[in-house]
Amino acid sequence: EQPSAPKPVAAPMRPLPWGQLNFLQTTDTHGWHAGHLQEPQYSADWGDYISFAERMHEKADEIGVDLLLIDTGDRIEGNGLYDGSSPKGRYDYDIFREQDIDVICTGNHELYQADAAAREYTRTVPNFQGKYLASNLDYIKPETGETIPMAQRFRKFTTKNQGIRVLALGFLFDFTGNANNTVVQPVEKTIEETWFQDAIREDVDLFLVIGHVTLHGPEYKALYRAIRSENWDTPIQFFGGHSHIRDFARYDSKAYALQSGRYMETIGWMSIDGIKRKGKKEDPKELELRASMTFQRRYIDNNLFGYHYHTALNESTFPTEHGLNVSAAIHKARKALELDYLYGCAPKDLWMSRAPYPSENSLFSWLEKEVLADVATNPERKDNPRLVIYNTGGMRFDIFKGSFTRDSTYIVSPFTSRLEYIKDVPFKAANQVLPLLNNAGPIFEAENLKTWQLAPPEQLGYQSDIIAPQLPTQDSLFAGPAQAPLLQSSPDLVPGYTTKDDAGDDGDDTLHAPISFYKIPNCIQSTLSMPENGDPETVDLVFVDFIQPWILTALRFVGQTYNASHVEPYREEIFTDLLADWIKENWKKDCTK
Ligand SMILES: O=c1ccn([C@@H]2O[C@H](COP(=O)(O)O)[C@@H](O)[C@H]2O)c(=O)[nH]1
Repeated sequence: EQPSAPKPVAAPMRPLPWGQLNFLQTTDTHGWHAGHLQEPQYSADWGDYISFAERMHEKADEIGVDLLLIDTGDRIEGNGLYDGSSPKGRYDYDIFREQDIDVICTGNHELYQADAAAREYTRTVPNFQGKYLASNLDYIKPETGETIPMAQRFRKFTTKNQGIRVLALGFLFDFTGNANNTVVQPVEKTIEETWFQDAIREDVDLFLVIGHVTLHGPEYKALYRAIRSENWDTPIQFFGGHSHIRDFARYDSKAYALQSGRYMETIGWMSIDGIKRKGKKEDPKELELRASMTFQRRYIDNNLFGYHYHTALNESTFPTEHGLNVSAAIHKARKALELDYLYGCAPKDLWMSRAPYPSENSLFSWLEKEVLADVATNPERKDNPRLVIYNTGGMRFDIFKGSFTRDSTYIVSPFTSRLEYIKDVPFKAANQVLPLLNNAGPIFEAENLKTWQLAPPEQLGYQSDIIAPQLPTQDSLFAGPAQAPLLQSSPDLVPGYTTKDDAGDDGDDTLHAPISFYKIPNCIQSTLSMPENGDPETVDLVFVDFIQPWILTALRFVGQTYNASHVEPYREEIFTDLLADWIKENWKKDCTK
């Protein structure tokens, strides 16, 4: 772990079930390869994860089973280790490549910006040569304009210890926001291609589908159907990502899917037993033992307490030299990038979804009332009434009371977005835009725009608010059956994930006290420089550039025929820099003293 990382807190644990074939999965790490430096339960870094994987490989070899490592994309954007350098990822790509990943694919974040997509092609694909799969993704070579597969479409291999024959595929969901040097083919179209149809007819013991794809979305449904239609009995293991949640799905008794959260908080564990090795002469005793198939999952909290527990090692026996070297490289990179440089001191916790919006502890209330109200001002038009709209997905993480560093800035706001505007929009029309963005999904569908894409991805995983029960008081512990649910949350448990999935509620490796999750709107709005009495005739409609397509569609719906040519820059600086300047100015206190 990093020298400044807080020590993990001991907690009740569930062990990892082992099978013939086992997996460790990362997804949506978004550059958090230094681990969480303000949260003890997620404080292990990429070097620790390397030690963990190496120790688990030793154990797998010892007991004669297999372990494969998976990463399902969105490795970049969201942390100073990637975003804080120029060019971005100057250190992060070299750190990431140190993990020995067996099957890896692309996320949407690798493709938003043309330079990031180019780095994916020139750095990550060669770093994981033969393991990087791009079943529905092409790259357009800048030198020739030629469209070529980003990486190989599939991989067929046999596992080291068990001799299980695997056919692996690697997908990205039907993403449309990619830069113009890549082509994402809709999954349904890829399924029709000859290479795919041939691949799913290969004689293998298991299909492995990895993807930056949510487990319950249309893409995996289609892939499951396609593979199952040709292979009625072959096990299929899916790994997904994108929505930042812990999730496990059962498609049928031999087809399951795992998704391991976000931001290096969670390492996914999957174990499969009872795989029939069609190409191998089986020992009848072993066959009998493994008569029925089992698919078991765990969500591992990324910290050293858990890593020691799962490997039965300790502080001195756990780390490998390789892991320690990578942790040292991360520390060196963080120093070179001055990520601990203090910008200010956050006066309180500000939550994305742990506090309701609006409220005193809502990050979005703070953004709306304090930050936008200040930074969304163009000196030349400062007296013009204006509505300023920001999509909640543009903010990526909570702010904890205390030190706010250069790193925190990228953690909260990693994107290179700017504020832009349309001048003199009739107020009556402009005033309808926010409610449409928040409530009128179907009107955007015709333009192939999805309003849920405006909100943080975590929102996809929750249908309604989850309000965590108050920790029990001594009195309530003895209050009888009506209090039964409360009895489950002991005051000693650390707050954290309490996942419910298709297999029940015993997936988390660490027993946690639950955390509240409040739904938030897709967008928020600051209303600035309004006349004291009555409504203005017109306003400047200011918004963050990412949401321009949605804004233009909403305006068209209310009868205003604006197009991209009417949109002008409102502030020159990227929003992240405006935010950093606001913090330096308004949260000046040094709380390290
Ligand atoms: O420039 C951007 C890019 C993305 N967003 C928001 O992020 C999500 C996608 O997040 P994932 O990590 O890929 O799940 C997108 O839907 C937007 O809400 C943004 O605001 N600005």
